[in-house]
Amino acid sequence: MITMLEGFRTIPVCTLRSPAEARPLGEALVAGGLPVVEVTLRTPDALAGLAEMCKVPGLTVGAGTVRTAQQMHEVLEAGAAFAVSPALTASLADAAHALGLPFIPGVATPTEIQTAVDAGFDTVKFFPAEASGGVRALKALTDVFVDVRFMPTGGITQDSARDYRALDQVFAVGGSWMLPLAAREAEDWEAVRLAVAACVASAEAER
Ligand SMILES: O=C(O)C(=O)C[C@H](O)[C@H](O)COP(=O)(O)O
Repeated sequence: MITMLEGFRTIPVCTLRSPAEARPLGEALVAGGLPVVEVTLRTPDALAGLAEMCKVPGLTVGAGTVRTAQQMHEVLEAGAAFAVSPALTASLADAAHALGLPFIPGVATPTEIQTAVDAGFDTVKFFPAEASGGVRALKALTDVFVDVRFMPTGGITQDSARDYRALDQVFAVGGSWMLPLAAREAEDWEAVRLAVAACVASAEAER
């Protein structure tokens, strides 16, 4: 398990609109009570945005959508504390081990989970969670892979997050629902903070 993520029940996944958005968005996450984020490498200036996010005091910043060994190096250089991928390849596994960067590989099938375990990873991202069968599929997988911890991501909402987290082996769910785009476009950081706080309150209510 990736110790720095212990205790987080939700991992916000963020595709930054621009590097300028990173600081206020990161501050809204901290102020809302969820000081962790996975910044996706889906935009041309994502690395610059990731580096900006890393400047936010108290925020644990990881990189998402890491698809190559080169990117694994780049995100570490930019300051990422962990990396997440949509898929697992031998070169990603080797790079993560060589760099000592905590890494959560993406999986969707039994073979992919076993491959991740064989490669030395006990924590995986079930992706794309909803499209891959949702809670029902993940329950069947956790029944078999009893020693694996899961972070389902992809299409999850505040409501469905509860059902995923009810599975013992789900340590956190990933998603973007607590970072509403309309508020971000309006640069209404207080609205973002409130959405983050609502997400935290919803997870707390499950305990
Ligand atoms: O880019 C990646 O590596 C991802 O992790 C894709 C994620 O599924 C979304 O970024 C978050 O999912 P939504 O909550 O459906 O928006």
